[in-house]
Amino acid sequence: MAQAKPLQGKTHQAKAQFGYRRHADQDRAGQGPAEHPVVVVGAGPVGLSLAIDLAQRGQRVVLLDDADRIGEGSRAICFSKRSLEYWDRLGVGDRMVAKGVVWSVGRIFHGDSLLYQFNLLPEDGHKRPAFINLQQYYAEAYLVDRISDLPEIDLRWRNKVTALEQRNDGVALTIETPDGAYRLHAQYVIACDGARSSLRQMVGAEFAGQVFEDQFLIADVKMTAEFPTERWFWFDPPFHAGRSALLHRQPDDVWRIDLQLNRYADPVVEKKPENVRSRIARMLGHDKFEFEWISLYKFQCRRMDRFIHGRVIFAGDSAHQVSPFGARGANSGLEDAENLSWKLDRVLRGTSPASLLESYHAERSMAADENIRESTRSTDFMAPNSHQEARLRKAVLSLAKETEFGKRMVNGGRLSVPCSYDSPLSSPDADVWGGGPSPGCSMLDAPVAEQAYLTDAFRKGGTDFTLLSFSNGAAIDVPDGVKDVRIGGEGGLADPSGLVAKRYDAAPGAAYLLRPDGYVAARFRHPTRAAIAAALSQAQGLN
Ligand SMILES: O=C(O)CCc1cccc(O)c1
Repeated sequence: MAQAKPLQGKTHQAKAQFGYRRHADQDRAGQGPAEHPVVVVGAGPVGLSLAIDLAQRGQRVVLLDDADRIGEGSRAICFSKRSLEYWDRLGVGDRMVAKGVVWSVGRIFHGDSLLYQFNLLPEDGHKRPAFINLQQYYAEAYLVDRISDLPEIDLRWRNKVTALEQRNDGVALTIETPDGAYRLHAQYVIACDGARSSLRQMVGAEFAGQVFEDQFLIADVKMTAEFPTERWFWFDPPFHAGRSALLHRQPDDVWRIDLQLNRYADPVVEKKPENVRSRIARMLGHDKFEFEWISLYKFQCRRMDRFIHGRVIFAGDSAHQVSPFGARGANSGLEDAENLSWKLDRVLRGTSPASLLESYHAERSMAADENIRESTRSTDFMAPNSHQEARLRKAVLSLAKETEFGKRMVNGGRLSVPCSYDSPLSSPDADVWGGGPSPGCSMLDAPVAEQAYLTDAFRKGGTDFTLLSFSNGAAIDVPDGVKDVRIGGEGGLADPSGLVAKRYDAAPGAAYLLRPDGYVAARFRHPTRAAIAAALSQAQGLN
């Protein structure tokens, strides 16, 4: 594994650099290209996480990146509870949370007054917080470190895919390196190569959606400040009249500031540090800060029509893009990775048919549509497209001063939560439930002991299909290969606060069948072996 060399942290500079290494696959004269089960293209948070997940499932992965560094400017900063739970399963959650700043409260201001505040996780009894803020370069560095524990992953820097050719049984790739080009074959290629994905172009895929004309200035500034660790969002603040602004704290006294600019602003002028400085000084009331990163964006909300093109599968920004408001970009990419990994593992092992991968497209394109819908609504509310939309917004902001329903209509970004799937892998409820996660929803966390949580029990020994059961004293016949997590009864886990039963609306005897990505496949008030087996085969794509 190449050792990371830390670089100086200046504006627009990378945080760690890795060495290019020649690989034996480049020296196969006369033998034909090397064959690999999976090639992941792109060592950003999504590609790195997917590679780790596949490796933990025992798959060999080649991970290619055209750069030799991470952290070319910070991008994603807000990582959701669901992403942290995923990173727990990949063995990096503690490190992310230890470095990140934890938050759950947001405040929305109009002018100079507070309109309302919200708490994204008001209840106790969860291992992970609603969100942490962490610079993307830290997240990537911790994932790269984790990869050094996993010999299954062969991470190759400065390996740029320049051509691909679909075959019946896989994909042939041409890869450019500092030593020249070489070829390799993969059964599956996973494109995690970001919004400007060159693999997307190589498969000739459409990428349709909406481009927003307003521009946003994004800056990471280093300063000591007393703002609380909360998300602050302003409509029409005194320091930036007629536009919106967003403030987030990050580790190391770095603050992310997003300022909406008008659509006619000249990007070259706006990006000049002296101009950014005066805007931010107006916001903060002082100019005692240093820049770590400055960028100017126009946002797009769009997705590929299909996430699967032959043997090339797209995940993260290569497949779908949203505006940053709502923190749905990186978090949904990580959900893509978790959704795809267990399915691809089963297909490669031959324990599920290749058609199981279709459910990746079905589920994750549904999630992309939801994210695009939410993100478009937020962006339209922040930057109205017409005189009528602007009048509506003015009326809503005025109503919000006085009424609860007005507050609910204000849209300063709805933050990422896991999508619920209307999925071919789910078995519909046959019993009556008054609550709890229904089939197609993500599992919920709850304490099972002092400092131990259901999500810990779920991941212990590797994430696989799991039967979460609530003991009534009778033994449940758990199918082969399904992990058993039992609440109550002899040898079972405790439910000290009663929150497991409450959150799952479970009486003794009930059971939930969880997929390896922590989604509910089916649930039963009175499980039978036959019903569990049928739901399991449905969820494994065997029906
Ligand atoms: O708080 C939000 O809605 C998202 C914050 C965010 C995420 C990624 C980039 C960025 O500039 C802001």
